[in-house]
Amino acid sequence: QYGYTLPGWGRHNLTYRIVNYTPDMARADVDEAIQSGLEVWSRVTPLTFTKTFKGVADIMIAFRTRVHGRCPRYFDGPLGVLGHAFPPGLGLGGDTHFDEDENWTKDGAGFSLFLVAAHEFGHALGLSHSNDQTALMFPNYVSLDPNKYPLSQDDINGIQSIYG
Ligand SMILES: O=C1CC=C(NS(=O)(=O)c2ccc(-c3ccccc3)cc2)CC1=O
Ligand SMILES: [Ca+2]
Ligand SMILES: [Zn+2]
Repeated sequence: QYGYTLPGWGRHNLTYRIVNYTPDMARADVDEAIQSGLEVWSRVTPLTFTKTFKGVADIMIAFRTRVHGRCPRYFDGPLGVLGHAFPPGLGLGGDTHFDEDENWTKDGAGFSLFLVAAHEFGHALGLSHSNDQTALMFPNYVSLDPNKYPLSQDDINGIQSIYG
């Protein structure tokens, strides 16, 4: 009421599209990392994510470098910023970009695409950063074992306050 807008999408069924793939990883591994990054959030909310292969999806996912397209945010070459995502909304809203100048990996060396994706999707769903060291939405990348990286209670509280 009175112009108060909820920070979320206002609906639970969202679509996503992987617009292009990084040459650092097998396509199947990219698909899996993205799907797992989304599942981190759908497991604790009523959110569903449907993959589309053409046209415009809510969450358009792409690997980009430096100045790219009409995106108002730029990448900075290797290291530094790894990715960025826009909060829920039309057009650029929800879109998530990964810096192709990074070494994306499924495990071990480089940066875990799954971990960074899970973090960025938190933004694409309306979350901001957490000051809880153990939170997925903590501003600094922590290279923990991606498979054991659970959401912290802070992450769960945050996402359920929007989509609970
Ligand atoms: O809003 C911002 C601003 C700065 C960012 N820096 S980043 O791309 O290097 C980044 C930092 C931390 C993470 C991360 C944090 C916790 C767990 C997993 C990844 C992901 C990306 C990422 C980001 O989403
Ligand atoms: Ca970078
Ligand atoms: Zn972030």
